[in-house]
Amino acid sequence: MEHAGSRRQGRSRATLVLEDGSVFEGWSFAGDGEVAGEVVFTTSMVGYQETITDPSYRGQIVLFTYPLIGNYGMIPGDEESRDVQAAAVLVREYTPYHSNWASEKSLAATLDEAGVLGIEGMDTRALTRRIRDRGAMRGFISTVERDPNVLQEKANAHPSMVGRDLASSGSDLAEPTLMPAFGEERCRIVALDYGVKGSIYKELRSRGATVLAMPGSAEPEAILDSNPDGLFLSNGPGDPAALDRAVNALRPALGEVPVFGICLGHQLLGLALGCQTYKMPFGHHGANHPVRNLENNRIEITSQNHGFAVLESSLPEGVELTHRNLYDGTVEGISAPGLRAWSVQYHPESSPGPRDSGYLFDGFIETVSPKAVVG
Ligand SMILES: NC(=O)CC[C@H](N)C(=O)O
Repeated sequence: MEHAGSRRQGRSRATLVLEDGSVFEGWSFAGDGEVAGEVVFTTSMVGYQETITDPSYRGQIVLFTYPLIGNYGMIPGDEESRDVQAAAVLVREYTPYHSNWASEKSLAATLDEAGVLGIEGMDTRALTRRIRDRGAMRGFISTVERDPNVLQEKANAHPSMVGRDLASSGSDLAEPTLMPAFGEERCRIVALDYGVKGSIYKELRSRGATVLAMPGSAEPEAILDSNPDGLFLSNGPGDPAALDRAVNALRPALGEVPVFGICLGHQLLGLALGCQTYKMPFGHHGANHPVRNLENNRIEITSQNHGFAVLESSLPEGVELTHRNLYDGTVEGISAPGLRAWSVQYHPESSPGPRDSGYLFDGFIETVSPKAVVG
C-alpha cells in the first residue's frame, strides 16, 4: 500500500540521482516508472514541443530552465518528428492549463501516450548549476525506487554518451523519400537523414528545393547516382565520432557536389574533412546562443542543441573556421571553400529573434540552383 505523501494529484514522487550521487526530488506529471539518460539543460523559453520531438535529444533527459512549461499545450504541425524523442522531461512547474487556440492536447497527455516520464517540482536551478559546474552527467529517474545508492548505481551503469552511435538508427526513413519543393523547383538536393528535424526540410523546400531524403546509412553510390545539385547533412543524436560508416559514405561526395551540414551534419562534415570532434563539458542547448560570424563580424542569436563539437586545433589546411561561439569560443561553423562544403552547429532560422542566420539556407539554395527553371 502507498504511504501518505507519496502521491500528489494522483501522481507519484520521483527521484533523480546523477552519476555523482546528487539527488533531486520531484513529482511525476506524466508517466510512472524508471529511465536513464544523460541530463542536459536547455535555456529555451519557448519551444518545448519542438525540443522534446527533436531526434537529436534522443537518449537525453531534458531539463527546462524556463520555470513554467505546458501553458500552450501541443500544437499539431509544430513537432520536429513523429515521436517524443527525449528520454524524460524535467520542469520546475508544469501547468496542465493550455490556452493556445491551436493546441489540441496537453504536454502531459503527449508524454503519457509516448510512455515518457515528465517530472515537475524539481529544483531545476540547482540541477542546472550542478551540470554547469561538473559537466553533463548521466542520471537515473525512478518513481518506484527511492534509495539514492541504488539509483546512483543505475545511473553509472548506463552507457556514456561518448562513443554512442544513436544516429545510425536515428532516422524514421526506411527508404529514400522524395519531397517536392513548395512552389517552383529551383534545385534538387539529397538530404542524408541521421534523425532530422522536420522544420529543416520545410526551410529547404520553401526555398525551392526538391528534397530526396535518404537514411543516413545510404551508400555513397546511392547518394551520387541520383545526381543531386547539392547534398544536405542533417542533425542527429549521439556521438559523431562513432559514425565511421556515415563519414566514409559522404567522403566521395566532397568536391563533387556542394555540401551543407547542420548540427550532427556539421560534425560529420568536419570528420570527413579530417577534423576531430570532442565531447563538450556541458553542451549548448537553447535558443539564445550568440555566435560570431567571422566573415562579417556580426553576432547571430542562434538555436542550438549539441553536446559535441569540432576541435578547433584539428582543422586541417583548406578548412576555415567561419562561426565561433561568443561565450566559450566553441567552433560553431566551418567551411572548405575548395570543396564547396560548409556547415554550422546550429539550426539557422529557428531562433526566436530576428531571422539572422537564414542566409545560410539561402546561400545553399543559391549555390546549388543550377539555373532558373524555364516555363
Ligand atoms: N543537434 C545535433 O544534431 C546534435 C549533434 C550531436 N548529437 C551532439 O550532441 O553534439
